[in-house]
Amino acid sequence: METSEWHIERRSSFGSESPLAREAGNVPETGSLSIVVLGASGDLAKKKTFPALFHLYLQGFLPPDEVHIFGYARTKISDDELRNRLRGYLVPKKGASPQQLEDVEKFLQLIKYVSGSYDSEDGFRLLDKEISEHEYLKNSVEGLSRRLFYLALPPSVYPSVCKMIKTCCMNKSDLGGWTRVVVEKPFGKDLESAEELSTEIGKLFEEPQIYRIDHYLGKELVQNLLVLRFANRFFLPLWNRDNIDNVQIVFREDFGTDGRGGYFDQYGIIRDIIQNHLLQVLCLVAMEKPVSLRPEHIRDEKVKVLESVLPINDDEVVLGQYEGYKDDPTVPDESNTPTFATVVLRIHNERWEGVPFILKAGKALNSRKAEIRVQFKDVPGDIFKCKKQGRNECVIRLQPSEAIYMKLTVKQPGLEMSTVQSELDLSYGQRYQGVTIPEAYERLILDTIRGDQQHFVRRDELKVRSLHAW
Ligand SMILES: NC(=O)C1=CN([C@@H]2O[C@H](COP(=O)(O)OP(=O)(O)OC[C@H]3O[C@@H](n4cnc5c(N)ncnc54)[C@H](OP(=O)(O)O)[C@@H]3O)[C@@H](O)[C@H]2O)C=CC1
Ligand SMILES: O=C1O[C@H](COP(=O)(O)O)[C@@H](O)[C@H](O)[C@H]1O
Repeated sequence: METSEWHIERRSSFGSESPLAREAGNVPETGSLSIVVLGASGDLAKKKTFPALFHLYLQGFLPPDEVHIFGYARTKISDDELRNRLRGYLVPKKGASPQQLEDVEKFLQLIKYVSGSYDSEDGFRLLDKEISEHEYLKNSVEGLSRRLFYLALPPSVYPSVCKMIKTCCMNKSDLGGWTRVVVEKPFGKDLESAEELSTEIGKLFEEPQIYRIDHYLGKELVQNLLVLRFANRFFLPLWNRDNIDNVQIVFREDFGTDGRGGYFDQYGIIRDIIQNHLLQVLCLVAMEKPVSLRPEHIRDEKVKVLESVLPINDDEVVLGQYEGYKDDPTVPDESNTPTFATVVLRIHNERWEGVPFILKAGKALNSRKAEIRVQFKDVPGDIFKCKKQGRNECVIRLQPSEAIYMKLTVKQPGLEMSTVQSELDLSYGQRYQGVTIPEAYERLILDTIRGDQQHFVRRDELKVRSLHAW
């Protein structure tokens, strides 16, 4: 998160009062809100979860008279020690103004830390007591009580943590409210473990209470895919096997395991990136138009795409491991876990038969980029002999520097009749100057508070994804 670029703004156009939010069935709520970050001592919590909460706070989405934030983990630290750990991730790196420093301090004062284990009731009873005290104070005005539990934890502890939440920490207000649980990826390792995890959590919570987060669904240009495809007449007739030659969905990172080798080695690049982030993107690129913007309608269409994906051919998979991967002391010396993979997926339906979807992901490469490249077929009966210059392409760059550009052939300006490839370029940095694009986690946490599951993974979606035996 670029902390040097924050600005305070109430985003009424993104708010739950907007027509799109109404269409998606969101109803604004008020009343006490307790946000509990479990695994508060960890990497994700400090780098993503707390900074996202801070940005929501700055924009007025977490009013201090309603909201309290609780960190929970086993590490024995005080409230102030947790605040000290987080401060460096909230204060702008390039120097902060007195106002910015004051904002950080006010936000940090909303955070309380509770230490306890993940599988015994003592810690969770204590947590519940702290939350209830907060609710008691806030409910003197409102009455509604909302509890959001964010599991920034390894999946191995999800079942016991969910059991503890269910036993000790559910919303108790008889005046209304809710309890919701956000779970991070990876949701298991294969079909069996994913189903086991889903079954265990499903016994404790109803599907509308469970938010399976895939942060790629919160990225600006991933959220733009539906608009781009279904609100533009240009694309409607072209987006199919008659016109598109292939689709490439690419993720590259210019750093390696970066201290997370222990986790990464158990999962590999396919489970870490392709099976979740890139498949979500594929679904949005390939799905049919949903009946409406209601989360269930969108997720129904995504599931249909996944159900139409054919088993992968072994000869359409390339795996690799970067040099130096095993130098990480948390990676076993004999590890053959892939850090790079290319996989070709084929969708067996009327729209996409014969069009390869090439998914590529790699860590420790020479640059950081995530993009979708839709390559069109050659123009039939080409009178300009311009084939050598390259095909039409629509590129959607998710990061860095969000952009959508179309590669087209035009006449080379001048006296001669020759052709050249050029671009229609919508670079967000230029077109939307001064607009801060929200971080994915920021947007998704706001969705969980609003009860909007559109950008979260549904249980059956997870099952079909896992079926592909990655
Ligand atoms: N870090 C990232 O960039 C991303 C992470 N994720 C997902 O988010 C979740 C959390 O990730 P991350 O923060 O990196 O993980 P960490 O390894 O930092 O773990 C988070 C916290 O969980 C506790 N913990 C760690 N290992 C165990 C264990 N074996 N048993 C019980 N508790 C444990 C520790 O807290 P304590 O000991 O104090 O209790 C730790 O501070 C994971 O599911 C991960 O896949 C998803 C996207 C990106
Ligand atoms: O989920 C994960 O994503 C990050 C990449 O996220 P991005 O938003 O920076 O593209 C990746 O580094 C990590 O390995 C993976 O677990």
